[in-house]
Amino acid sequence: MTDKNRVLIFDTTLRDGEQSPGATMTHAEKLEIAQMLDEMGVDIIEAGFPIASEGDFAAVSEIARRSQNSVICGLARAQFPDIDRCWEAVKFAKRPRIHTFIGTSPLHRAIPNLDMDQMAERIHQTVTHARNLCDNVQWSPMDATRTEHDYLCRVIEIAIKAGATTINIPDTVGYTAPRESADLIRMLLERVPGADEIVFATHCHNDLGMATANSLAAVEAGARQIECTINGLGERAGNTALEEVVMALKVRHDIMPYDTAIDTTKIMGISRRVSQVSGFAVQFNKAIVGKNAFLHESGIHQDGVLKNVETFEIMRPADIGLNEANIVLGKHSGRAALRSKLNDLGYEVGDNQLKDVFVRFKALADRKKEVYDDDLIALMQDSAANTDSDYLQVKHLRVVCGSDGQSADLTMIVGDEEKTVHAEGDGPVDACFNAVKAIWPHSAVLQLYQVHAVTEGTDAQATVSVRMEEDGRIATGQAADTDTILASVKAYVGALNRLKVRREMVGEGADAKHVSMYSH
Ligand SMILES: CC(=O)SCCNC(=O)CCNC(=O)[C@H](O)C(C)(C)COP(=O)(O)OP(=O)(O)OC[C@H]1O[C@@H](n2cnc3c(N)ncnc32)[C@H](O)[C@@H]1OP(=O)(O)O
Ligand SMILES: CC(C)C(=O)C(=O)O
Ligand SMILES: [Mg+2]
Repeated sequence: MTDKNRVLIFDTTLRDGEQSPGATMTHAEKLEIAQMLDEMGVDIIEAGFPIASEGDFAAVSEIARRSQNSVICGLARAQFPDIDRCWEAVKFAKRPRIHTFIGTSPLHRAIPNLDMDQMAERIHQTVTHARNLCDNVQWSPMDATRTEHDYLCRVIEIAIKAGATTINIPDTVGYTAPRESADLIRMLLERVPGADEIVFATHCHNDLGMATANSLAAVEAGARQIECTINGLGERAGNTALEEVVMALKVRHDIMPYDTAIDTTKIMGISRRVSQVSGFAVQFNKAIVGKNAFLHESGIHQDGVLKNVETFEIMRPADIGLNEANIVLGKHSGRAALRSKLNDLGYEVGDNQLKDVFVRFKALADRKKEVYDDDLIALMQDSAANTDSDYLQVKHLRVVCGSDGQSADLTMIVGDEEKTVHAEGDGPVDACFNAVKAIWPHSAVLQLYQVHAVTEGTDAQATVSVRMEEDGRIATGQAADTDTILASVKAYVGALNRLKVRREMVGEGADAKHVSMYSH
């Protein structure tokens, strides 16, 4: 490594990430993810644990064969058979690496029942063996952050002398804190002979939510390799998230002047793919890649962002390859955001119309969690179709339905008059239409009645279309509402309004043909 400020990104999504309970990926999925990692500029891909299973061996071998730029690494315990099997898999790579490890803390030394000297000897033998096979060897003292400093210095020196080219310092159980993480790397750089000739890596787990902070602190202290995973996948609470450390180094380059080779515009794509193949949904408020990470819902934020995006955004969505709108409309949105969104959808609204639409929009947003583009289009169509100046207007509707029968209590404005009726019917819609007939008797026949959901979810708006025929004249009506029955009545009444207008026009000598509520 020539540039002293260059930080290597070591991705272990396919090894530690796959250790997340339930995150197992298929062979084909692993190959696909490895290719994406290679293409986005990951320096080292830990592709698996070759001795763990035939499947892991096959995946690591195939990833090694297909690798283009990244170093391909496999994990091995401090045992010759593990190391041999690892080499058998990674040797196909243009740039192979063997990563061997053993737990060095008191708790972990007790597992294989080795005393300090026996373990030191095992480290010497296994790292030497690995180095005889491969000139790129990484060694990890597992649970380094809970290992006695003197012993840690001693075994790292042994590993370096045996040929390790990278020394990884795992915070295996996510126990360390940022200052401690930095102090540890500084201490090792000062005390271990030969430390300046190898790369120190940091491998943090997120048990206390400090993995990203710990990794960055280690880098500031001299570590030059960060081990991480896409979406922070990994054992228990996961590993350091690649997207977090990479974007932190990019956005705060002013205070952390370290560079990676990652093409950050590929972050969103790989995050989504890893989420799909692992079956691990990304939490909505996850830094960088969460669904809400770049969304603004409240009016004051939206107004600020529309005036100057930097008011509420420290990075651009495009920096991580996200090209979707950053404004989401909901109950906290204001007029500025609504107007901007309507403009995007092709609607030019004047101040008065905006006032009217805004009232309807807020009423809808109170009933729906999120107002999608299609909801707005339906709302605009509804506003165009059913206005306060219509002769017939639905004022109030109460429907009873269920196994004991269906009825509707409907109040409508008819001209200047308010009328209320109670009607029954064969189903709630029929009861409502009978109520309309009772208030506004007509001979028009319903020719078509169609309902469709505008967006997904049980709170979705329904758009209802009706077509009616009276004395050879045809009129259509359409309405949208989260209440399907109300939308049905409004569409029905809308068509009746059109027929009434049509009748009057014919009375004035106009030609009776097809009349629609909409010009389009
Ligand atoms: C912090 C980490 O992420 S470490 C990596 C963890 N990942 C995995 O374990 C996933 C893959 N693992 C596996 O598929 C299996 O555990 C295997 C194939 C590696 C081993 O399976 P088994 O032989 O049945 O052993 P088992 O899993 O029950 O126990 C682990 C053994 O490895 C030993 N061991 C654990 N780590 C090391 C090490 N770094 N070096 C040497 N031996 C080790 C343990 O002492 C234990 O040995 P024992 O069987 O003599 O008691
Ligand atoms: C194998 C090692 C590096 C590991 O994953 C850990 O200690 O967390
Ligand atoms: Mg780990």
